[in-house]
Amino acid sequence: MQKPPISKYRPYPVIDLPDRQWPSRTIDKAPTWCSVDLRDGNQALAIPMNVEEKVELFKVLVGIGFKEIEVGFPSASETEFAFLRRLVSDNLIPDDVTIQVLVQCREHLIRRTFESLEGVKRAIVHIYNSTNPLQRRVVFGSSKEEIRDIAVAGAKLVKELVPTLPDTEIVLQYSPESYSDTELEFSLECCEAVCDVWEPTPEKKMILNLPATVELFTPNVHADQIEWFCRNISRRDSVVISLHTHNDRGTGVAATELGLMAGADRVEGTLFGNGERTGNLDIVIVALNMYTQGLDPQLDFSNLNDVREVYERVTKMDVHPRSPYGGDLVFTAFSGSHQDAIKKGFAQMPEEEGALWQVPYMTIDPKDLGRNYRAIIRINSQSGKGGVAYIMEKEYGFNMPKEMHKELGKVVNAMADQTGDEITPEGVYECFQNEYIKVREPLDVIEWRSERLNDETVEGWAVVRHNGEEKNLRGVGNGPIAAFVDAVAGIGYSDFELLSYSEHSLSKGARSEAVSYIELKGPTGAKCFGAGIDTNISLASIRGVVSALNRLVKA
Ligand SMILES: CC(=O)SCCNC(=O)CCNC(=O)[C@H](O)C(C)(C)COP(=O)(O)OP(=O)(O)OC[C@H]1O[C@@H](n2cnc3c(N)ncnc32)[C@H](O)[C@@H]1OP(=O)(O)O
Ligand SMILES: CC(C)C(=O)C(=O)O
Repeated sequence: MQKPPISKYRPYPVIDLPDRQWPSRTIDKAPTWCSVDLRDGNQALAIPMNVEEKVELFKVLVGIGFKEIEVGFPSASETEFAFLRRLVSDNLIPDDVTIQVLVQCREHLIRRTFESLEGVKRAIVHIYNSTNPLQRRVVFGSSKEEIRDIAVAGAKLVKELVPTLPDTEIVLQYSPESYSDTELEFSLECCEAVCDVWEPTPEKKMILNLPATVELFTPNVHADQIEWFCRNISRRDSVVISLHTHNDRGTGVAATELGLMAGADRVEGTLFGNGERTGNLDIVIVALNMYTQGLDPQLDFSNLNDVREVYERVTKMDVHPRSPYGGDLVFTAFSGSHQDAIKKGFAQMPEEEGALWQVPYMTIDPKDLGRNYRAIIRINSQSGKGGVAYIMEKEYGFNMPKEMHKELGKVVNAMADQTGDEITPEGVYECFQNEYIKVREPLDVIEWRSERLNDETVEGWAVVRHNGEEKNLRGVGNGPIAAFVDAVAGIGYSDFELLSYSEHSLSKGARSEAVSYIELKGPTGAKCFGAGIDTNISLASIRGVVSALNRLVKA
């Protein structure tokens, strides 16, 4: 990098709009969305989609609810042309969906584009030319007037060709490409000139698309540019103002949102932000951002995983694990305090459908996107007891007493620390099994039988293995646990106190089993839990006592 003074780059000029209105506006309705996945997204792929892949993605876009879909650049290649013909021949364009085609302002390309539209009911013909000073100089070697005339010639030719498709309603869209980098007055001049040719009316509008072809500055400048244009275009009621942002500075979403506040009506973008360089605007994000504000985005992402599966397969692009809403890790907490808060948030969410979503760290209910809760909490050495308890509960159905969370949390944390790895839910369960269930030394219970003698007394008989030796024991108490405690006193386990006991059935798993949790206090004052599982509830509690005794001995 150049050391200061930096001469290689310069700041972009700010816009003089002291009475700008957009900062105090909010977004209160969904814009008209236009997917450009099949065009801008496609043109940025190393291996562009073939016809079958485009058909598959087109159907997904229709399913999401896009009413405007840029299907390609039909004059660019046989594949692009064939795809549009396929949409027509297989009658794949629903009546309420308008397809859009892009073309440069060049005669042979515009004519070819019209050929591709035969049989389409309604189409947006999108013409563009670069208008910014750099491209005027290095690409076109043309004056402003000559650049404006390219656009005018393109618009005239489109108008002239409209009668060749009498059954097709044609809407004109014009993009002063690189609007973001063009003098505002000059972009306006080109757009006004195209409007003069097309003569839009409030009943028959045309679309003026103002692309941030390359994102060059902060989103507020983009908003200023859009507000300035909306205020200055002469036929505001006859034109739809459209945004088309890219993401070179990583703020395409913000630029679009501020652009909507600045008065735009329409948004072009792609799923997961696929597109040239750093990508186009990610429509999933903007739409779901609206949804999280209680606004109907008019796009349905209730099966985001399915959308993503098709997207990744046909584009051969990956959705980044941290991509908002769609990424693998966006609903996952590894760290203890996040897990604790999420677990508590879930526990306190009212059950009724439509209850206000209030789970800490989660802006949206993953279920609204068809995503499950499985990966919300994942365990590594940054995790805490709450996360471990959550896994035990959600994955395996164990509602451990709160005081026990600490114990198991410590064991799992030590394992994660030692391995340096993530501990899968299976790993957490294995820890639980090893720590509580498979502890059969020095004491193990082989058989247990009890009988209630009267209201106050239960008698119990146990066959136990103690330090490898089998023993028959007998005890009495006011319940089975007390009888067992009395029985094991005979082999030296007398100096402990039963602090708590709880049990529940295990709904998950093939057999219907019960689990008991027993907390004991040993002679040194040390406390520890035990857990027992059995199909017989009474035996489950005895196993819980044995588990706690063995752990107390070990401690
Ligand atoms: C910002 C965007 O995303 S714009 C969309 C970009 N998408 C694509 O380019 C994908 C599809 N494009 C293609 O397949 C090809 O580029 C085609 C078929 C459109 C044109 O192919 P070719 O004519 O062989 O080549 P190429 O694109 O290099 O043409 C460049 C010429 O077009 C001119 N040109 C470029 N854009 C435009 C435009 N919008 N309007 C008029 N002329 C243009 C250039 O000035 C250049 O002119 P020159 O030959 O006099 O120097
Ligand atoms: C053709 C235009 C709209 C474009 O893709 C861009 O400027 O990025």
